[in-house]
Amino acid sequence: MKQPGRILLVDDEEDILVAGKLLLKRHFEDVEICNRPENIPKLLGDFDFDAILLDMNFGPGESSGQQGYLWLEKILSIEPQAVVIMITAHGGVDVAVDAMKRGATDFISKPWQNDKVVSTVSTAVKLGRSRTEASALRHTNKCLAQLSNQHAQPIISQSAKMKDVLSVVQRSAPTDANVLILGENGTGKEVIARAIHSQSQRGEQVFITVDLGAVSESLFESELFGHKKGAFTGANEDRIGRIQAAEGGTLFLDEVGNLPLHLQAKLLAVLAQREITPLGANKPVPFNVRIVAATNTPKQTLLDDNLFRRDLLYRLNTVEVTLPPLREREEDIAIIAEHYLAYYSRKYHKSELSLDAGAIEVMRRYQWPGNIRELQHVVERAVILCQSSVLTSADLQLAAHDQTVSPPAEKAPSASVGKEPTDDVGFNLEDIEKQTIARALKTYRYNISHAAKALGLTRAALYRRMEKYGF
Ligand SMILES: Nc1ncnc2c1ncn2[C@@H]1O[C@H](COP(=O)(O)OP(=O)(O)OP(=O)(O)O)[C@@H](O)[C@H]1O
Repeated sequence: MKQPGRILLVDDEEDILVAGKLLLKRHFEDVEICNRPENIPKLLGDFDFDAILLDMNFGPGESSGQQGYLWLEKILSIEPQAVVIMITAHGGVDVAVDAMKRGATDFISKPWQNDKVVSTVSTAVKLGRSRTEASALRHTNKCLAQLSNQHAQPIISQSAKMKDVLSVVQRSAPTDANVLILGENGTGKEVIARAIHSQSQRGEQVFITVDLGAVSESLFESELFGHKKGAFTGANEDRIGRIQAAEGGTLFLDEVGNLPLHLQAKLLAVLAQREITPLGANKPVPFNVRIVAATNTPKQTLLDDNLFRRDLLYRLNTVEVTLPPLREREEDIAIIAEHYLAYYSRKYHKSELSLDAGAIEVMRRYQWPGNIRELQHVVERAVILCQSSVLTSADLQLAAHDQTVSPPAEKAPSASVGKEPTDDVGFNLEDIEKQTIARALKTYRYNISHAAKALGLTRAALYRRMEKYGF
């Protein structure tokens, strides 16, 4: 059976070209020949060759190999990944070695032995194809990096507290230090993590997120470290983990505070050794990734040895950033609201909208348990439903919400949760679902992990429903 591969044979002797083509055609899918090296650039433009066989001497009496060097250089300048095998005159080993120093992959000497030619070209074709694959992979990675970096979102703020945060971000971003971002749900931890990445020297590389609150225990290792085909039932092919996928870039470990203790130990070992062993593999693979982690778990809880490993905390928090809740940065509320007002007016094709003084005042007084995410959704809902171009406090529908300040609950407050969902909404399943989600969010003070758990959903599934119902 013929081996896949396209080969170019360049020689000025017709006999060599004919014999070479006949021989190679029996073993490889596609063979082009060329008797004038001046045609090489055009051929390289027209075809992708897996291997090129290039004579060292062109013209009668030539034996210095100089022309071979020149054409080798030309080929590599056009196609730096090209795999070139030099064809030397009998005994011209010194010349061949010199050519290899200049970038040739191998050589065969004339008169050649058929077996030797076929095996040399076969090896060269494999090398050529793996170089092509590697460069395609590099290209894909670059595209992925560009895509993952497109998510950069604006950080709207004017409060003194956020100024301090942004100053720490600016100073720590260019270093490779691990950063731990603390803050309630919706305060902008992921936005800050992306800002650290984009301001770092890895900014052009990938930013990979792993939501440790959503990864099941059984999938933790496979998700982070990857696996080999057959490592467990259902592992039908090799798969790289998120750590390897983030190679050269930043890995964002979201909701790290939700990780059970035994998985914290595994994560710590990997971060300390800076190498992973995919499931089913027997060799560790080193990695070069910057770690940024985030959690809504209060610092106090992270310092409880029964809940979080102190050694892991110290590995993650070389630099620590705490995002203040929105209620503590009152100066930011109006400008963030204006930002989303403009954004959603464009999105929903509404004419220019504005907020009246009453609406701004109500927003200032509201406690925003869901922080910026909640503000964003409140503005989106108001834009969709408003009937005039000036939005009032009524359009925000905040009056029905709890206005009292209280710190975010770690656990659900017991009994006093409110009415049964069906009391107000009849039997419409969607309405019941919406109201139940609203109750869960309120009960757990917009702690998405706890609300999702109480609802029996993953965080991702809850986020999807929040989008759907405009929370
Ligand atoms: N400073 C800001 N200006 C404008 N929008 C912001 C700002 N900070 C965050 N946001 C927006 O608020 C929403 C929530 O932000 P983000 O997802 O970063 O929060 P988080 O703290 O990571 O949330 P969670 O803990 O639930 O994962 C996003 O839509 C984000 O774009």
